[in-house]
Amino acid sequence: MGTWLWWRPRRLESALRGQGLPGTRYRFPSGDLKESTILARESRAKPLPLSNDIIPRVSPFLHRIINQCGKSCFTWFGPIPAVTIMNPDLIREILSTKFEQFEKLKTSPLGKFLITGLVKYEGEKWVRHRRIINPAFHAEKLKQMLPAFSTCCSELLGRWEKFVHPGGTTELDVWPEFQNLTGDVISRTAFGRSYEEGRRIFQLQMEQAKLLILASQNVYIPGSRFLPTPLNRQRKQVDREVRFLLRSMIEKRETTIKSGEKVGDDLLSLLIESNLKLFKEHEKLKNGGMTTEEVIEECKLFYFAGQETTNVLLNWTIVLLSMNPSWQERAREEVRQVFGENSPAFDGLNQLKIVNMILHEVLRLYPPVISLTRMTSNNVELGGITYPKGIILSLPILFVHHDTEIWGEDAHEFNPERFAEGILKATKSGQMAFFPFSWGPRICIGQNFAMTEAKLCLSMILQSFSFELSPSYIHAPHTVITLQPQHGTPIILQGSEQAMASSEVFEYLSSEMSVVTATVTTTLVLWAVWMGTWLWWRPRRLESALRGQGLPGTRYRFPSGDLKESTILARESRAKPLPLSNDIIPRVSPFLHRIINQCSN
Ligand code: HEM
Repeated sequence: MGTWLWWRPRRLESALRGQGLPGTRYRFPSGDLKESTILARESRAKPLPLSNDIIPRVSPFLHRIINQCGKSCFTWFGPIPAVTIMNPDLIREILSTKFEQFEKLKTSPLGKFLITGLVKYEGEKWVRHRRIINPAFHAEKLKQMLPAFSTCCSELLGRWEKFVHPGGTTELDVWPEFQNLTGDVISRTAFGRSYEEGRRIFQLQMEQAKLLILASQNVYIPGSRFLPTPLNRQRKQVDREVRFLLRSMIEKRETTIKSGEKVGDDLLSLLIESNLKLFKEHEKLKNGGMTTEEVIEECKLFYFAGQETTNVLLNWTIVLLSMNPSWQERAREEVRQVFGENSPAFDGLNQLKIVNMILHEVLRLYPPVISLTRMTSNNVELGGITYPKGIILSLPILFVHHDTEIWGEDAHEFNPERFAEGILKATKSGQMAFFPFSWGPRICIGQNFAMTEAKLCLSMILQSFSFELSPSYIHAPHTVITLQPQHGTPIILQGSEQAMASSEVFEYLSSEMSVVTATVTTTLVLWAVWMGTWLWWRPRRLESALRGQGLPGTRYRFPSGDLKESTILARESRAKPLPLSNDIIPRVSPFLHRIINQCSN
């Protein structure tokens, strides 16, 4: 322990400082953990203004250190130094050309309940698993999965339509909505006909994540996971049920495939087929394919890796399109041009240029995974510095994506136009610096899956609704593994009639008059529609929501509510002075005084 917590950190610190790398001083025994936890807690208590300059809130400690020490610096992850690498060329070296010289960080024993499989393996095992899983994510397989994506999105929109009265609006928190959608998508695409069991696994995995978050709020004591505490028992029970469900599905599927019967195009069947093929090719080799237990781990990983990340992408897309209504309109226009009112088809999704630019810009400003970490497995030379074995290299996607030297002074602005000529030309510096899905051989295997899902879902939403942020929305991005909205994402959803009104009115008018007149008239019509919603439907909806819960009050009077009556009463009471008494409320606030008297009787 003395070596691990005292001598080793000292030796590594002097090796780094000796090469001119600045950083925080090692504090025995937990490094920068205490300070970074305090800063994170403080920043979580304060929401942000509606701005994309989110780093000081999301990653306050690293933000402070980079400001003090510069972009190349080191901090302490417990007794291990973590060097921040912000140079995109060096990041590419780490993730691509020299990727074999780095290891993934070991997951804590508790984390293994959730994060296992491909994402954690190294060396030969990783190569074998990646080879088996890859075919399941090929473009033609994704095309076959599109109906499953569509079914899930249609169910979501069907539910939303029930909330919104025709031509009206409703307030809705899209965060849990997208959480269910992306869970459903994985359940359907991964397990096809066994979708219901898939759904159950999704629920259990969510429960497992909650239990792990609960456990992580206490200091982890090695071996404590074996103690028979209620939390440990619950965690093991959930894990047993997940494994049981997966094992029985896998065994049934293997039997069907071996008997030559046709199985669906879901991820599980594709994975088992690919696995059995490899087993046949390497019959004599012991480690030809994956064992049932390994297939179980990969299925669990699909939920973890594929659900929360895509949920986050959809969530911030809705936030940014609400903050930038002109881009929302441009995207809707494009979707209508490509698909009209029809259900989006796979080939059409590839024609969506504006939507693609928007999703890239969302992934740049709000990358679901904000940072990648690697560990040096030996001494490695990078950019003129030799990093000793056992150092963490932190590749902060969020910081690189917001770097003004790379993206220009408008780095924090939402400007999808920067991606108009592709990812390579998006930066001011001409450097390739966009890597929300990582780079190199270990790039996200589900990248196209996620982008297809996001494009399809966004297209279907735009076809049916328009949206804006609710007044109750609080801008508070924070990380719980992924970059999430701390207080959810309530939006005001407007039904399709109004969503379509703008473009239909514009189309009709521009055929009748000049574009300028059409634009002005469209704006006026839209303004009238908006005013109608704001002054008529919204007050009615809110009034019935309050009365429905037994709250008494005055009736809404169009358009100014109680303003007229309260002004008259105020004027009348001001005309009359009071006797020398402290009973001043009837004079100071005559309207509220009257209403409180009426409604409490
Ligand atoms: C917007 C959505 C997504 C984002 C931003 C994302 C991001 C990433 C990133 C950054 C990595 C690299 C992690 C590392 O090397 O430390 C990764 C790996 C991975 N992702 Fe995704 N991901 C997304 C969606 C998905 C989906 C939908 C799936 C599967 C259904 C998936 C499955 C995986 C797997 C299996 C790996 C490990 C690959 C390997 O190590 O070979 N991801 N993802």
